[in-house]
Amino acid sequence: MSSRTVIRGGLVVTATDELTADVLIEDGRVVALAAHGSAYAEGWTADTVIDATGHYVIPGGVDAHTHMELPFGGTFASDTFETGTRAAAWGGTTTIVDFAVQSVGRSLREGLDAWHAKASGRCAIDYAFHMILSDVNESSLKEMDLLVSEGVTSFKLFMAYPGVFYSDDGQILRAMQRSAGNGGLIMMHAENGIAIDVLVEQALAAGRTDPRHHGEVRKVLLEAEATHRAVQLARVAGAPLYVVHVSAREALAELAAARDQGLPVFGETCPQYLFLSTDNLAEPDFEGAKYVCSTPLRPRDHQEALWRGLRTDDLQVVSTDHCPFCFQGQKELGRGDFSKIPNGLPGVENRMDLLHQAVLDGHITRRRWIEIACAAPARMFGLYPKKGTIAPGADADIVIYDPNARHTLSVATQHMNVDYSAYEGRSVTGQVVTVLSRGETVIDRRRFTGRAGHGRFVPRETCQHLT
Ligand SMILES: NC(=O)NCCC(=O)O
Ligand SMILES: [Zn+2]
Ligand SMILES: [Zn+2]
Repeated sequence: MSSRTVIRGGLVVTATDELTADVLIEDGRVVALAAHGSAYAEGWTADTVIDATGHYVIPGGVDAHTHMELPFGGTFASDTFETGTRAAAWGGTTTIVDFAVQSVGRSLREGLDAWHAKASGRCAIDYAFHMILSDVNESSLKEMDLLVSEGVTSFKLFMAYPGVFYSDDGQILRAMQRSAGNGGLIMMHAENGIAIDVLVEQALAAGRTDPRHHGEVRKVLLEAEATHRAVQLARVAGAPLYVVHVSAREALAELAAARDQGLPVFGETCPQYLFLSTDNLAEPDFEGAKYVCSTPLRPRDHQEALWRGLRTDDLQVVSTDHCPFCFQGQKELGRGDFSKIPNGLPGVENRMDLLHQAVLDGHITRRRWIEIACAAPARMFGLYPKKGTIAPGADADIVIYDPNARHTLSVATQHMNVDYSAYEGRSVTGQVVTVLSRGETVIDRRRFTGRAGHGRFVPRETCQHLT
């Protein structure tokens, strides 16, 4: 039996338009938009009518960088696909793209199957996968083609973490050459991990063991150098490049220079680099461990450059790199040795609100908010216009958002499975009220009504930013 829902009277905001409009949804898809009050919209009948008066009606967020249950530093990211996708829905995100991991000595197939098994039947919202390449060799290169044909169309490589995920320049070049041929997009963790490991060893030998030294050894210059190298390798391979979690002004300058030359080079930053800084890493009593992630938080004066990059389109996407570890028992693994603190921050629930606050603070426009959090990640990773916009034919992944609700981010009220908030006590204006995922209500006026297993795996096209 077909089901119809109408959302009436809200301000529909997409990356390109703002209009007080009604939205008609049938069987999980948007079928029409029409000016609110028009005879056409008034004529729509529906099983469910949602009154969005005074609220925004926006596309569900697309978070293109999450790590549910990631094995890292001898432990696992504390959100499962069930808890993490539920928290994402609470925060107005309706699609995540998580990272399946190839272990060293194993095939891509094995890694991807393991991630499918973790996620299948557990997600509250739709999900897709990138593939982390930890062992680039003849057989994993061939497997890349197969994955692209299965809708896993992007591959993360690491210039950091020697001995774990690291690839050398030769492996990177080979993977880029392969992606140039098969349409896959290489995502780069751009930090010079070999040089960083020397500085880590020297810091620890000198007794510099506190969390703040994590930021000091992972130098801006080593992010910029790796970014530059990644761009040059991509040029040699004739491949597009997407640099993840850009944190340093100097790394952004490398991307901007490449883009000025017309190269297909793209960049992502994350809320932690826009709202947090080395001041947090320096918090006393080991509290700084809560803010250990890589690339690391930077001095506050990098933030304005990142905001500018988001305005000028030198950065296209804001994702969370959601990779939570509890302070108790997980971050604590690195007491007395910052290099043993598991890397990563929680944030999948906070991204849409923090970026809306950035609209109010004048950093970005309302439509740019939707562009960087919904439309651009969907285009970049082959999900558009199914995801990332509100238009006829799109999945009805829709958020009713109250732009005036003021609330405080806190561990006491969040839904992520982690024992702290990176934004504890921060007041933001703007809050999710209701969330639809393919037309099904998963958050209903701030009550969770979704279910584990509603979320489906979404096979992706190749990058649409290039077409
Ligand atoms: N970013 C981070 O600190 N942890 C997750 C792994 C990665 O993205 O490098
Ligand atoms: Zn990374
Ligand atoms: Zn990550």
